[in-house]
Amino acid sequence: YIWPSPQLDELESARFDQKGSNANALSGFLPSCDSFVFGANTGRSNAADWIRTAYHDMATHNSTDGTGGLDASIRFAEEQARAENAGDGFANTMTAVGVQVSRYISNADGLALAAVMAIENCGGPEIPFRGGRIDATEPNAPGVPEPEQDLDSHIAAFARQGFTQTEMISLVACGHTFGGVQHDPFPDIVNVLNDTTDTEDVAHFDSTFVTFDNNVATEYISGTTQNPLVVGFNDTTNSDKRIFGSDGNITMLSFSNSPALFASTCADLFARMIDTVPSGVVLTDVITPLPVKPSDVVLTMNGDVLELSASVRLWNTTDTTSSVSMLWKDHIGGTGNNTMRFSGLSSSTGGKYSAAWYSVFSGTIANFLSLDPTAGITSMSFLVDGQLEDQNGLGFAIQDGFMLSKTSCQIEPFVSARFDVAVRNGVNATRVYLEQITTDTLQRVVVVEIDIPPPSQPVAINSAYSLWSVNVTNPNVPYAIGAEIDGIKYSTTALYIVTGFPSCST
Ligand code: HEM
Repeated sequence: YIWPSPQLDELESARFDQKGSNANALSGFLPSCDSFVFGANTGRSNAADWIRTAYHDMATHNSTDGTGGLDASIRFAEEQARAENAGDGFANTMTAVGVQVSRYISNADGLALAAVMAIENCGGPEIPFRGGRIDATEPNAPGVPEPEQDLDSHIAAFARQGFTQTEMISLVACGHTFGGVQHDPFPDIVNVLNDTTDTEDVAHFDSTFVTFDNNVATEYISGTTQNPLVVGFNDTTNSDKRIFGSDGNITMLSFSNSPALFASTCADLFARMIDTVPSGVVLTDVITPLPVKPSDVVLTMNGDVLELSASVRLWNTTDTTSSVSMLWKDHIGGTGNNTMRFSGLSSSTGGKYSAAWYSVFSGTIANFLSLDPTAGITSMSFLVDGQLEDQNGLGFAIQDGFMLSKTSCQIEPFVSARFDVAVRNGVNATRVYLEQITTDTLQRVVVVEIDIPPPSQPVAINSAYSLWSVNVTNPNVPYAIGAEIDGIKYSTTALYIVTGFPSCST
């Protein structure tokens, strides 16, 4: 895709900046594969909860009528209260997912991403990830398979979800390479274990329960498995035993013989699982990393100076010594350049990919350049070790028609504030507005537009820009700035917290 594209830019970052510099918010919940929100030695892991939650959310899908699917309906208390969703793993997961949710990333995309991150970062294969899932507004019809149901009901449940019997065997094995069954929600399957390293009494599906591997199959085939849904004391709830054995063990044998086949099969089925969405939802293409990606591009008007901060991410390198320059074009035929400096490394997909970050510097001051407002800036490109990176000649477009002015201030600290927006003279800005980022009662991020009235008398901030101002009385939410220019809506990627503004009286 072509940068900038606010939704794709953000999905791409969330998906590919997983560790290190600019790591996505969700990664804070996955410092290691055995980490668990409620503490160590519980026998549980966030990674396992995330994968199970994604499956249970999807498992309501009805491929005949197109209802249900991965739409984060599992976040509703009514779904979590169902017997088919026993345990607190769903609530945990949706709390973690919440940190990644934004105007561009739904709860459902966040949940899909959580599952992808858990699998990829804990030994599993790379999963093609798409965005664009839409959050359900109400619980879906029940339909998650339960261990005490018979094989025919499981085959029927997976068929309703869109999976064949072989795919059912495979997907269950792919999921049950993580985690296990806890005593508390399933006392009829697992006894109290009295193990200080497993305080929530989890009987694990395989011996490597925080990592993806084919041990779930090798241990099953070799007869050494301790899987509580295969060799549990209660045969009625031995659903993995019935499912795995339902084709005479052909599928499980193939997985036991080939870790590679297991991984590639799981990559395919996990991708289908997270892409199973209610009909009418249109997912994006598979998100692929931009080779050169501007990041944190922020314009701010500071009196007579247009301040520009920017970073760039160079994909697939750990080179901290590249020669990187940012080049830019302005409105009056001029150009500029700045030598960027290395600012950090990141990685994703379990360390499979790395990226190096470089940022603009002004003298010794990191992170912003001082530009002439009259010249402004129209586009950037980058010179990386002598190679021009300009999106095949398009450049990386920058919208300098509007930006925050540093004259913005707090009228009454922590109560009210004034936003001053610098609008470029001569630009066809039919509307300028604030975008208040809030959360509705259904935990969806919504953007409330607050129009900024055009000034009755132009208020010049400098020779090229005028101020449009509006007061806000809700200081506890972030704001972006939006404008409609030549009929196209633009938003700042920067979010502003008014309690950080200086006082208007000083
Ligand atoms: C007939 C189908 C299935 C049944 C009856 C079933 C049953 C169960 C049960 C009873 C648990 C224990 C939950 C707990 O104690 O917290 C569990 C855990 C889990 N299931 Fe399944 N499952 C099925 C299919 C799947 C599928 C298709 C996936 C994913 C692709 C999956 C992923 C998981 C994971 C990751 C856990 C571990 C959760 C944790 O340790 O916190 N399951 N499953």
